[in-house]
Amino acid sequence: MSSHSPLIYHHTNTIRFIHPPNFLPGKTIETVSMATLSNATNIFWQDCQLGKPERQKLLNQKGCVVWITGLSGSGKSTLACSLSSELHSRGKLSYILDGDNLRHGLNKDLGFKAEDRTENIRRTGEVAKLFADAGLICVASLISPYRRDRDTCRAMLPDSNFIEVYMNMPLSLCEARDPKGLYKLARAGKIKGFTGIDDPYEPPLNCEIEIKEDSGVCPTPYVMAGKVVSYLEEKGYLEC
Ligand SMILES: Nc1ncnc2c1ncn2[C@@H]1O[C@H](COP(=O)(O)OS(=O)(=O)O)[C@@H](OP(=O)(O)O)[C@H]1O
Ligand SMILES: Nc1ncnc2c1ncn2[C@@H]1O[C@H](COP(=O)(O)OP(=O)(O)O)[C@@H](O)[C@H]1O
Repeated sequence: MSSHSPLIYHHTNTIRFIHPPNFLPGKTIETVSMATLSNATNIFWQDCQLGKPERQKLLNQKGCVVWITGLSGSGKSTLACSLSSELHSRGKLSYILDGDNLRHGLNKDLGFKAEDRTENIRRTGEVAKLFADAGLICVASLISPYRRDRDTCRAMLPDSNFIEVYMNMPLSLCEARDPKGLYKLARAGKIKGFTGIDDPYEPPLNCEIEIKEDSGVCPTPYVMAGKVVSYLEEKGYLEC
């Protein structure tokens, strides 16, 4: 077997595999449940000489994923747009994966029950990983309520290229904003399983960035974006 072939074999209820692009000789990764197993056999990783380093050099930035999580109405999309604009003005290429928008296409077959949300996050994580591999700063903005699902996405990325941003806004603020009227419907029992009302949200335990109110005041979109940009700058993502 060549060093570029994925080595996949079953091991009780988990698989072990050696798989590019994080490939290191002898590196073995334990993965999660059977649900993540591929149904396809006889598949091989196809490599190309032109890789992420060359694309990053071209763009003078480092590909990564900025993953924004929080309740509906917490300001995820607002931050994503503001961040993307700020990066654009600095000549940095980003792309937003917004939960609401993805549910109009790629994830249109998914609802809001737990396994659908998990699949929604898994697919988005895979797409985000591709964008990061393309050299872009991928901004994913989804409620992503379950810690384990977010951690699974983090584990998909090499090094520490997953930057988790927690929109730590009180439910009362999100509910008062209610731009789509969904909290009102959820309180009236017209939407079942609404995050924060009758469906859980698990806050991150170790996120890279937390956005929260300061003395009861929410930072402006510009300030929120500035916090993320400063982080990216400090960690060297905005140069190559
Ligand atoms: N039951 C329920 N719970 C939460 N949210 C709901 C629900 N039904 C519809 N919506 C709308 O869907 C948007 C969230 O989609 P996501 O893909 O980000 O959700 S998740 O990550 O899979 O939990 C969310 O958008 P945001 O308000 O931007 O978060 C809502 O507009
Ligand atoms: N920093 C902020 N300051 C004031 N209003 C905000 C801020 N962030 C978001 N909003 C407002 O709150 C509402 C919800 O924001 P949105 O970005 O759509 O949240 P989410 O994507 O998490 O559902 C919108 O009406 C938006 O204009």
